[in-house]
Amino acid sequence: MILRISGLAKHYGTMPVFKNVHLDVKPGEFVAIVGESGVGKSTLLNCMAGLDNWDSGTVELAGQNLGTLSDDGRALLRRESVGFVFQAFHVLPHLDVAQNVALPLLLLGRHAPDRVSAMLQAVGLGDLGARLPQQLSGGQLQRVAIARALVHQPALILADEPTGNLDPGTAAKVMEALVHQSRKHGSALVLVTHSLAATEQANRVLHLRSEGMTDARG
Ligand SMILES: Nc1ncnc2c1ncn2[C@@H]1O[C@H](COP(=O)(O)OP(=O)(O)OP(=O)(O)O)[C@@H](O)[C@H]1O
Repeated sequence: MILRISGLAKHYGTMPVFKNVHLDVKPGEFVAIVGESGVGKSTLLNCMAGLDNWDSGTVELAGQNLGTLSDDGRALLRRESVGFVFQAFHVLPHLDVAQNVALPLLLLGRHAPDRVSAMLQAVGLGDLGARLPQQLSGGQLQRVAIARALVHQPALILADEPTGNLDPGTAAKVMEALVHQSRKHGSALVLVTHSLAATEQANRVLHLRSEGMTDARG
Protein backbone atom coordinates (compact mmCIF):
# COMPACT_ATOMS: atom_id res chain seq x y z
CA MET A 1 0.00 0.00 0.00
CA ILE A 2 1.19 3.50 -0.72
CA LEU A 3 -1.27 4.91 1.82
CA ARG A 4 -2.88 3.16 4.76
CA ILE A 5 -5.26 5.01 7.08
CA SER A 6 -6.74 3.23 10.04
CA GLY A 7 -9.37 4.41 12.54
CA LEU A 8 -8.59 8.09 11.95
CA ALA A 9 -10.45 10.67 14.05
CA LYS A 10 -10.04 14.44 14.11
CA HIS A 11 -11.47 17.27 16.25
CA TYR A 12 -11.01 21.01 16.06
CA GLY A 13 -11.23 22.01 19.71
CA THR A 14 -14.40 20.34 20.92
CA MET A 15 -15.88 20.08 17.42
CA PRO A 16 -15.58 16.57 15.96
CA VAL A 17 -14.76 16.62 12.23
CA PHE A 18 -14.64 12.92 11.31
CA LYS A 19 -14.01 9.59 13.01
CA ASN A 20 -13.50 5.95 12.12
CA VAL A 21 -11.92 6.70 8.72
CA HIS A 22 -10.20 3.72 7.09
CA LEU A 23 -8.55 3.81 3.68
CA ASP A 24 -6.00 1.69 1.82
CA VAL A 25 -4.64 3.03 -1.46
CA LYS A 26 -2.63 0.72 -3.70
CA PRO A 27 0.22 1.95 -5.91
CA GLY A 28 -1.22 3.44 -9.11
CA GLU A 29 -4.81 3.42 -7.85
CA PHE A 30 -7.18 6.38 -8.42
CA VAL A 31 -9.49 7.02 -5.44
CA ALA A 32 -12.02 9.87 -5.45
CA ILE A 33 -13.42 11.27 -2.19
CA VAL A 34 -16.75 13.11 -2.17
CA GLY A 35 -18.84 14.52 0.66
CA GLU A 36 -20.81 17.53 1.81
CA SER A 37 -19.10 20.87 2.28
CA GLY A 38 -17.39 21.12 5.67
CA VAL A 39 -17.34 17.36 6.35
CA GLY A 40 -13.54 17.35 6.46
CA LYS A 41 -12.31 16.31 3.00
CA SER A 42 -9.49 18.88 2.86
CA THR A 43 -8.59 18.13 6.47
CA LEU A 44 -8.36 14.42 5.66
CA LEU A 45 -6.15 15.14 2.64
CA ASN A 46 -3.87 17.25 4.85
CA CYS A 47 -3.67 14.40 7.38
CA MET A 48 -2.66 12.02 4.56
CA ALA A 49 0.33 14.25 3.87
CA GLY A 50 1.16 14.86 7.52
CA LEU A 51 0.34 18.55 7.10
CA ASP A 52 -2.30 18.35 9.80
CA ASN A 53 -2.45 16.34 13.02
CA TRP A 54 -5.19 13.96 14.11
CA ASP A 55 -6.44 12.76 17.48
CA SER A 56 -6.46 8.99 17.10
CA GLY A 57 -5.75 6.38 14.46
CA THR A 58 -2.77 5.93 12.17
CA VAL A 59 -1.58 7.20 8.80
CA GLU A 60 1.10 5.24 6.95
CA LEU A 61 2.59 6.88 3.88
CA ALA A 62 4.96 4.86 1.69
CA GLY A 63 5.36 2.36 4.53
CA GLN A 64 6.22 4.98 7.18
CA ASN A 65 4.02 5.74 10.16
CA LEU A 66 3.52 9.52 9.97
CA GLY A 67 2.50 9.71 13.63
CA THR A 68 6.00 8.66 14.71
CA LEU A 69 7.91 11.06 12.43
CA SER A 70 9.19 14.51 13.40
CA ASP A 71 8.06 17.53 11.38
CA ASP A 72 11.33 17.36 9.43
CA GLY A 73 10.88 13.65 8.83
CA ARG A 74 7.36 14.25 7.54
CA ALA A 75 8.60 17.08 5.29
CA LEU A 76 11.31 14.90 3.77
CA LEU A 77 8.91 12.03 3.14
CA ARG A 78 6.37 14.42 1.61
CA ARG A 79 8.99 15.96 -0.66
CA GLU A 80 9.98 12.55 -1.98
CA SER A 81 6.66 10.74 -2.14
CA VAL A 82 3.83 13.27 -2.56
CA GLY A 83 2.69 15.71 -5.25
CA PHE A 84 -0.06 18.25 -4.50
CA VAL A 85 -2.60 19.93 -6.74
CA PHE A 86 -4.87 22.54 -5.10
CA GLN A 87 -7.92 24.43 -6.27
CA ALA A 88 -6.06 27.74 -6.07
CA PHE A 89 -3.08 26.54 -8.18
CA HIS A 90 -0.42 27.89 -5.75
CA VAL A 91 2.15 28.67 -8.41
CA LEU A 92 4.87 31.14 -7.42
CA PRO A 93 4.26 34.42 -9.25
CA HIS A 94 7.87 35.53 -9.65
CA LEU A 95 9.11 32.27 -11.15
CA ASP A 96 8.46 31.39 -14.77
CA VAL A 97 6.47 28.28 -15.70
CA ALA A 98 9.53 26.01 -16.12
CA GLN A 99 11.01 27.20 -12.80
CA ASN A 100 7.70 26.51 -11.04
CA VAL A 101 7.62 22.99 -12.45
CA ALA A 102 11.28 22.41 -11.53
CA LEU A 103 10.75 23.33 -7.84
CA PRO A 104 10.17 19.80 -6.43
CA LEU A 105 13.33 18.61 -8.19
CA LEU A 106 15.28 21.57 -6.82
CA LEU A 107 14.11 20.75 -3.27
CA LEU A 108 15.30 17.16 -3.75
CA GLY A 109 18.67 18.38 -5.05
CA ARG A 110 18.02 16.96 -8.50
CA HIS A 111 18.78 18.82 -11.70
CA ALA A 112 16.72 17.44 -14.57
CA PRO A 113 15.79 20.10 -17.13
CA ASP A 114 14.82 17.40 -19.64
CA ARG A 115 12.26 16.06 -17.17
CA VAL A 116 10.80 19.56 -16.76
CA SER A 117 10.42 20.11 -20.49
CA ALA A 118 9.00 16.60 -20.97
CA MET A 119 6.41 17.27 -18.25
CA LEU A 120 5.45 20.63 -19.79
CA GLN A 121 5.12 18.96 -23.17
CA ALA A 122 2.99 16.19 -21.64
CA VAL A 123 0.44 18.65 -20.24
CA GLY A 124 0.31 20.70 -23.45
CA LEU A 125 2.44 23.63 -22.26
CA GLY A 126 5.59 22.82 -24.23
CA ASP A 127 5.94 26.35 -25.61
CA LEU A 128 5.10 28.27 -22.44
CA GLY A 129 8.03 27.42 -20.14
CA ALA A 130 9.42 30.98 -20.18
CA ARG A 131 6.10 32.71 -19.39
CA LEU A 132 5.24 34.13 -16.01
CA PRO A 133 2.11 32.73 -14.27
CA GLN A 134 0.25 36.04 -14.73
CA GLN A 135 0.45 35.48 -18.49
CA LEU A 136 -1.49 32.19 -18.30
CA SER A 137 -5.18 31.23 -18.18
CA GLY A 138 -6.69 29.35 -15.21
CA GLY A 139 -6.67 26.05 -17.11
CA GLN A 140 -3.03 26.57 -18.12
CA LEU A 141 -2.09 27.44 -14.52
CA GLN A 142 -3.68 24.25 -13.27
CA ARG A 143 -1.73 22.25 -15.86
CA VAL A 144 1.46 23.91 -14.52
CA ALA A 145 0.43 22.70 -11.05
CA ILE A 146 -0.13 19.17 -12.41
CA ALA A 147 3.27 19.15 -14.14
CA ARG A 148 4.87 20.35 -10.89
CA ALA A 149 3.05 17.70 -8.82
CA LEU A 150 4.29 14.91 -11.09
CA VAL A 151 7.76 16.04 -12.15
CA HIS A 152 9.58 14.15 -9.38
CA GLN A 153 7.49 11.02 -10.02
CA PRO A 154 5.98 10.80 -6.52
CA ALA A 155 4.20 7.63 -5.49
CA LEU A 156 1.10 9.59 -4.41
CA ILE A 157 -0.69 12.62 -5.88
CA LEU A 158 -3.13 14.46 -3.59
CA ALA A 159 -5.55 16.72 -5.45
CA ASP A 160 -8.00 19.01 -3.62
CA GLU A 161 -10.79 20.28 -5.90
CA PRO A 162 -8.28 20.87 -8.71
CA THR A 163 -10.96 21.87 -11.22
CA GLY A 164 -13.12 23.91 -8.84
CA ASN A 165 -12.15 27.24 -10.41
CA LEU A 166 -12.46 26.17 -14.03
CA ASP A 167 -15.27 26.13 -16.58
CA PRO A 168 -16.60 22.61 -17.38
CA GLY A 169 -14.75 22.26 -20.71
CA THR A 170 -11.40 23.33 -19.24
CA ALA A 171 -12.07 21.25 -16.12
CA ALA A 172 -12.49 18.13 -18.26
CA LYS A 173 -9.18 18.78 -20.05
CA VAL A 174 -7.34 19.39 -16.78
CA MET A 175 -8.79 16.20 -15.23
CA GLU A 176 -7.76 14.27 -18.33
CA ALA A 177 -4.18 15.58 -17.95
CA LEU A 178 -4.14 14.75 -14.22
CA VAL A 179 -5.51 11.20 -14.60
CA HIS A 180 -3.51 10.38 -17.72
CA GLN A 181 -0.21 11.65 -16.31
CA SER A 182 -0.75 9.94 -12.92
CA ARG A 183 -1.42 6.62 -14.70
CA LYS A 184 1.54 7.06 -17.03
CA HIS A 185 3.89 7.65 -14.10
CA GLY A 186 2.32 4.91 -11.96
CA SER A 187 1.40 7.43 -9.24
CA ALA A 188 -1.62 6.73 -7.03
CA LEU A 189 -4.13 9.59 -7.12
CA VAL A 190 -6.42 10.67 -4.28
CA LEU A 191 -8.83 13.30 -5.54
CA VAL A 192 -11.23 15.35 -3.42
CA THR A 193 -14.01 16.71 -5.58
CA HIS A 194 -17.60 17.89 -5.81
CA SER A 195 -17.66 17.07 -9.52
CA LEU A 196 -19.30 13.77 -10.46
CA ALA A 197 -17.66 14.00 -13.90
CA ALA A 198 -14.25 14.03 -12.22
CA THR A 199 -15.02 10.75 -10.41
CA GLU A 200 -15.90 8.82 -13.57
CA GLN A 201 -12.47 7.33 -14.18
CA ALA A 202 -11.77 6.59 -10.51
CA ASN A 203 -11.17 2.99 -9.43
CA ARG A 204 -13.16 3.78 -6.28
CA VAL A 205 -15.41 6.64 -5.14
CA LEU A 206 -15.70 7.08 -1.37
CA HIS A 207 -18.17 9.21 0.57
CA LEU A 208 -16.77 10.94 3.65
CA ARG A 209 -19.27 11.50 6.47
CA SER A 210 -18.65 12.58 10.04
CA GLU A 211 -19.06 8.95 11.20
CA GLY A 212 -16.70 7.41 8.61
CA MET A 213 -16.10 6.76 4.95
CA THR A 214 -18.18 4.41 2.76
CA ASP A 215 -18.23 3.30 -0.87
CA ALA A 216 -20.27 5.91 -2.78
CA ARG A 217 -21.04 3.55 -5.65
CA GLY A 218 -22.71 1.16 -3.24
N1 LIG B 1 -7.98 25.45 11.34
C1 LIG B 1 -9.24 25.17 11.66
N2 LIG B 1 -9.72 25.46 12.89
C2 LIG B 1 -10.98 25.16 13.25
N3 LIG B 1 -11.86 24.56 12.42
C3 LIG B 1 -11.45 24.26 11.18
C4 LIG B 1 -10.11 24.54 10.72
N4 LIG B 1 -9.99 24.10 9.44
C5 LIG B 1 -11.20 23.58 9.10
N5 LIG B 1 -12.06 23.67 10.13
C6 LIG B 1 -13.46 23.15 10.16
O1 LIG B 1 -13.37 21.76 9.98
C7 LIG B 1 -14.42 21.30 9.12
C8 LIG B 1 -13.84 20.57 7.93
O2 LIG B 1 -13.21 21.50 7.04
P1 LIG B 1 -12.67 21.05 5.61
O3 LIG B 1 -12.12 22.25 4.92
O4 LIG B 1 -11.76 19.90 5.80
O5 LIG B 1 -14.01 20.54 4.90
P2 LIG B 1 -14.27 20.14 3.39
O6 LIG B 1 -15.10 18.89 3.42
O7 LIG B 1 -12.99 20.08 2.64
O8 LIG B 1 -15.16 21.36 2.90
P3 LIG B 1 -15.39 22.00 1.44
O9 LIG B 1 -15.98 20.91 0.60
O10 LIG B 1 -16.36 23.11 1.70
O11 LIG B 1 -14.05 22.48 0.95
C9 LIG B 1 -15.25 22.52 8.75
O12 LIG B 1 -16.36 22.57 9.60
C10 LIG B 1 -14.30 23.67 9.01
O13 LIG B 1 -15.02 24.84 9.37
